[in-house]
Amino acid sequence: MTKKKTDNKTSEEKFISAGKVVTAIKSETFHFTVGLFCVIFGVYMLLAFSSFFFTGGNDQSILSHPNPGELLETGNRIQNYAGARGAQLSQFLINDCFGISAYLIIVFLIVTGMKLMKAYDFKLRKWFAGCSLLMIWLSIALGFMFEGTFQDSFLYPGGLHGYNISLWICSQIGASGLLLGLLITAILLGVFFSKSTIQMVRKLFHPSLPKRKKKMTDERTESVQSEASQAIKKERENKEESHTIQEETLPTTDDDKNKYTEPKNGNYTDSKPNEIELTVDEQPANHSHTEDNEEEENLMLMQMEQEDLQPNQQLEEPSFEIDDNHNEEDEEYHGEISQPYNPRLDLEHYQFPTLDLLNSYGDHEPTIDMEEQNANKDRIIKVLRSFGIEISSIKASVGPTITLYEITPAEGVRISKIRNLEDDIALSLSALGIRIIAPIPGKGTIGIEVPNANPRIVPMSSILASKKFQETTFDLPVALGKTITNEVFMVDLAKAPHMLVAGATGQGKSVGLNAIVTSLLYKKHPSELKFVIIDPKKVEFAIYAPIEKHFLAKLPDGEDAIITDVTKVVQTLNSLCVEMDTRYDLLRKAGCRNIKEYNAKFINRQLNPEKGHRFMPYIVIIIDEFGDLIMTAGKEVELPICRIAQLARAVGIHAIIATQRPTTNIITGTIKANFPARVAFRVASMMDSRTILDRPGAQQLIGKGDMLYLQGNDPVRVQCAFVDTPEVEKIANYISRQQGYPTAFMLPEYIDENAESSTVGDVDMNRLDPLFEEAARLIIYHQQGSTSLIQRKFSIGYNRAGRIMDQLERAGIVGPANGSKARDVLCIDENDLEMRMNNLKN
Ligand SMILES: Nc1ncnc2c1ncn2[C@@H]1O[C@H](COP(=O)(O)OP(=O)(O)OP(=O)(O)O)[C@@H](O)[C@H]1O
Repeated sequence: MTKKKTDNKTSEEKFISAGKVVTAIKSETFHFTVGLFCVIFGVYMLLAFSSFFFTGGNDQSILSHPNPGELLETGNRIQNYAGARGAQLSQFLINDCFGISAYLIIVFLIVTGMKLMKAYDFKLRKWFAGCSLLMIWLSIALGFMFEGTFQDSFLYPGGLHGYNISLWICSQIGASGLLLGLLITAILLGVFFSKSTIQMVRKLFHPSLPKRKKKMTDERTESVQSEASQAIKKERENKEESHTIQEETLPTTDDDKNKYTEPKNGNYTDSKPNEIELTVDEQPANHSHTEDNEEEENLMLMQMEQEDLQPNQQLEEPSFEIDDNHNEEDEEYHGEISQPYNPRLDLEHYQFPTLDLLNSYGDHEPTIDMEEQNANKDRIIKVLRSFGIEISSIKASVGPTITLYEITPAEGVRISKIRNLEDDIALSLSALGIRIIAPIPGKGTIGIEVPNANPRIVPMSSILASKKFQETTFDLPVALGKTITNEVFMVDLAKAPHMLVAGATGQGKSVGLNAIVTSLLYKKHPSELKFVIIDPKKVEFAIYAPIEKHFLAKLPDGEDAIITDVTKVVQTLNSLCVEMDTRYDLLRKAGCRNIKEYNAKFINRQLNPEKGHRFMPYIVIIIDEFGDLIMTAGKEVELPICRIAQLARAVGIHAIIATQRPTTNIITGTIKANFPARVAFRVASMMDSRTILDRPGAQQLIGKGDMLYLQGNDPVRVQCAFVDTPEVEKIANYISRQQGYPTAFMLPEYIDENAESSTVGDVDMNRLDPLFEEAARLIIYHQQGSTSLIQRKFSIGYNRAGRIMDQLERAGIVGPANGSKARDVLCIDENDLEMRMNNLKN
């Protein structure tokens, strides 16, 4: 028996260590190192080959008859710049094998290296086939052409391979046969590299053919396009349907959640509940569960990496519709109009963070300590019995930090009796963190949650690698952790739509916020999501500063993208309100109800960017220490927050506010009414718990990421995923090392109406946009005050162009907005502008 166990263990260990090796081989560092080696070796071969042309003659005599051990000596007479080995390599690959075409080996080596280093995305199989075929063809062709010079020179242009093969073919089908063969294979090679070769050959035979063919092809393309667009339409409808179904099945009440967690309904085998029936004397089968998880996580790692290699795969959507109301300026779109707009195009090589940036925190898989479980069971039975409550069965679900004992009372025992004894039972079980749920919603059973003796960390990596996270269709997927039944717990922030996070200091709030940001960073491209981070404590969120040009939004004159100053907070929140209003305006003009519909229309080029339309990224506002802000700025902060919380959902602006002071003067009624999703970490008192969740419970949590998530009726107990600051730093650095936008996402300028009025000429020269003067010249040159003109000519976003136009208005260069028409230009020429600029400067 023991031997069998040991055998099992060793095979399990072997399996795990094999998995680790596989993961290491798949790791990015490994790929990068091998890639770099390939490139460097390619350069070395290039040096050797090139030097071979000048030094090959001399080296050949030494290489063919070296004195014993000569090549190993430091003072050998080899002249090749790449030394004796370089000379040998060149002699072998060029003269003995493929001739000059051996250079293609170097090409393939460098291409492979670039691909492994993820510098370029080449299709290796095609490159391999192309390089090999071309090398063989060239070698034979050169061998045939230079057959006569073979004996007279040290260099065999086609190599021995080319010489011998061409000689053999000639002996079989003659020189003319070989020539024809080379011609045919050249054409086939041409077709392999580019399909247009077929057209060229056809043209050779029949010069008038191409036009007819083109017409036919056009017709076919048209029908294929219409078929494709119909298919896409259909797919979209299907997607919408499945989305609605998903929405319906998304757990909102515990009742729903129970349905959701039923293994027969759940597709997610990695989140199989870890339940044991304690009345039946059975051993837990967690061993295979662990293996399943391991295997699936490895699979997920592989999938993630494959996705990483093709980051823009899902963007290849072909259909578009043309808007009827294009104006004359639309001519500029002809180049790209056949393609849907691709919001990721600016940063098309962006690579999503990889899972190896996160720690795995050792053995985090749930294991069951039967001794502990039986002791708890006995204690529960004893305590309940002492209150005169008999039970018929107990079922335990072992979570990462908590075990839920689901008790079915014996016949005749009333649940209300247990509910009345709740406090006494808790006192008798007297462990910190006991929570009684009587009854478990939708069931006739009672739940007792008891902390595990050995709580396990839920690493963020395990959550992000889970199938549930990987396959999510949520717009803003936030992976919070694992439930008591070991399911990955995720919410869609786009539906939440605003979240309140509270908990006493040191209970896991910051880790929770980092988990939220991290899960979004792993799923969203910089073009699709921007964060506004407000951090009055000044230290917690500084780690996100490096991703400013990828993921952060800030005020036009804001120096730091992480906002720490209270006056800036007020300005930023008001600016977000302006952004929200602008977005609503755009949605109204586009006839869309929400950001999703709007962006879909924009991608299909149904909205004209020249009319101010633009792709809208989601904006997630994170406010840490909300209590401090309310204390210092009060209504000034609360009002814009409430406006955003009431209205911003449809336009893709979502707020997450966190506080360690869950008191009613901070979490006011209005805030509570507008933040339906609440996360409570451990709090000091029942009062605090009531303030956050409208019910007790959070005071009984055990800390360290143990939390209650409430959205709707009943809170769910979740162990928050753990992501440490160094891990977040690694992710931020990984992102920041990649190409970003020129600046952070610029929020609209907010002009405080209570501050000095902004009359004409009232422009702060220190805060002018750097493009102000150039934009002014452009407007004067065209005598057309059009924001889209500025936007187009300087390739800047609508927000910034709009801001420049406001500044131009205040400087008296253009008149006020004129509906959808261009503004009047009040400056006649450059001299006039010069005068105005001088006036402004003085
Ligand atoms: N999900 C978690 N899993 C395991 N340990 C955790 C988790 N969350 C927090 N901890 C532990 O608790 C400590 C404090 O967490 P954290 O810094 O998030 O608390 P906090 O509530 O933000 O505190 P403060 O309000 O003072 O910033 C962490 O350093 C970590 O050791």
